[in-house]
Amino acid sequence: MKTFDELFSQLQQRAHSRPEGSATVAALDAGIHAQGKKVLEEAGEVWLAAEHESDEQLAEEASQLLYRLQVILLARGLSPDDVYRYL
Ligand SMILES: N=c1c2ncn([C@@H]3O[C@H](COP(=O)(O)OP(=O)(O)OP(=O)(O)O)[C@@H](O)[C@H]3O)c2ncn1[C@@H]1O[C@H](COP(=O)(O)O)[C@@H](O)[C@H]1O
Repeated sequence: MKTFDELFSQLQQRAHSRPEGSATVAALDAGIHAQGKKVLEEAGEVWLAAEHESDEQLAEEASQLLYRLQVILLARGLSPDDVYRYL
């Protein structure tokens, strides 16, 4: 288990060291357009899970949306702190 900030630090390290097999490296290499589609896809899955699925499935879909949001922030050179100042 990890916090939002811990996950973001891990993704920054992946972007820096580019280990083979990293989902994050692949997602970053796919570009902003593909990353945006993933954000939308996962947001839709959160909606469907909230309306029709179990609490566990909703939590899992939410984790994937948070991951995809982190990837797109990282790709644009932003960090969670850039978001927190609006919360
Ligand atoms: N939390 C996640 C995470 N959530 C989702 N995903 C990716 O999203 C995929 C699931 O998304 P989809 O439902 O769209 O499935 P898919 O379309 O079959 O997958 P893709 O073809 O798009 O990869 C997973 O297979 C992962 O590739 C994640 N990939 C990585 N992380 C975490 O990110 C960190 C770094 O991971 P690596 O970059 O892989 O080392 C680790 O802590 C991981 O646990």
